[in-house]
Amino acid sequence: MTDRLVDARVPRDLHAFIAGLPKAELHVHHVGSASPRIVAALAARHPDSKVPTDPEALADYFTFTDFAHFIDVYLSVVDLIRTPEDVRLLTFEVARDLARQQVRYAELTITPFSSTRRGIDEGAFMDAIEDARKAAEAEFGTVLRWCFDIPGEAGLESAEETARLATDDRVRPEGLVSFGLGGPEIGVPRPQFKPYFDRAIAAGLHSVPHAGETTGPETVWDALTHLRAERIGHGTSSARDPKLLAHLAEHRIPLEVCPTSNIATRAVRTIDEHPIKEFAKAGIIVTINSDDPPMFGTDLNNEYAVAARLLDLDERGLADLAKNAVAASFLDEPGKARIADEIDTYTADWLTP
Ligand SMILES: O=C(O)c1cccc(C(=O)CC[C@H]2O[C@@H](n3cnc4c(=O)[nH]cnc43)[C@H](O)[C@@H]2O)c1
Ligand SMILES: [Zn+2]
Repeated sequence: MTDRLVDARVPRDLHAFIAGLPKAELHVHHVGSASPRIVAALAARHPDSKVPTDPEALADYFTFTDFAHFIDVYLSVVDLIRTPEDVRLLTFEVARDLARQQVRYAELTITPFSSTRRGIDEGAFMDAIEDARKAAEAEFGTVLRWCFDIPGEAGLESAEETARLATDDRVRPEGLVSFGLGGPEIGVPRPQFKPYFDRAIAAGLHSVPHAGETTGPETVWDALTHLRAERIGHGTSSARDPKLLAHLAEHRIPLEVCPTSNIATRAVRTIDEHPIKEFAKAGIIVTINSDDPPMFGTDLNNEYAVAARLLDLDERGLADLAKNAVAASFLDEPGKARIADEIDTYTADWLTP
């Protein structure tokens, strides 16, 4: 935890508890996790890039006027990843940053279309992420799994390519567990992606589209109805529809809540206006996630601190949040039980005088 990320309104001992708490991260983007250290390493390989490497300048560069501006900046970082070695470096170093925060398990959202369309060979791309996944598990003990997402604004060509890469047994990577849909929502209706989600689901993948981040609750309904979503990425605008809140609670569809992201992209005006409390009150399974942490000046530990303040949680409440993420993950049952036990043991030890 860097001092920059210590919310002074959360007691120091709660920050310390969070820092050591074993956690699972269910909504974090591969390229969006490139820290200043990783950006600098990639920019050294590709000095023609327009992405600044100085941490101060990078913080300015990562200040967004709206969601569209965020996507423009995001794509400039995508342009830094040009070779399979870049992909491996990014993936392994992201795992290192997660492990430092005691993340035991992470589902990393990867957009293979953005890399293959920029000329990276698909087989070499899959080998790079898989090699990094195995090396990270061996070195840090952090288990990584992949969600391949369609960058919806790039059109149905990107959906076709993503579905092919996710379902063709000759290319799909062993660590792939889910299928998603990201990018802007405005002007990108969810129902058109149904055939691609049908194919991914038929191939055994879980459905985890973004929905209701920058558009209204009708997009969340569309994600549930047409894309058979098992979890919703963000789902922020669900708070505007009581029937939807009840549906999410009754059908135990978890929300992947990313509080700081919603402020950084200006989807929500201020952190105190974030609807996370309404989700919890409605009985929805809330999971806490970081989305694109360095781009939003946050990390997963800070997101737990934000949630502790907004939901008025103590150590046990935070441990329950961490266990929500483990239970909502696509890890196998023995793996889930192992991390849940670790959370319980850590919490009991912490609370023992
Ligand atoms: O790669 C391209 O060439 C390309 C062309 C047109 C459009 C796109 C995209 O829309 C890429 C969007 C990209 O953003 C990722 N992402 C990261 N954080 C978020 C988020 O909070 N909400 C939605 N999307 C997000 C997503 O994974 C896409 O890869 C690309
Ligand atoms: Zn996201």
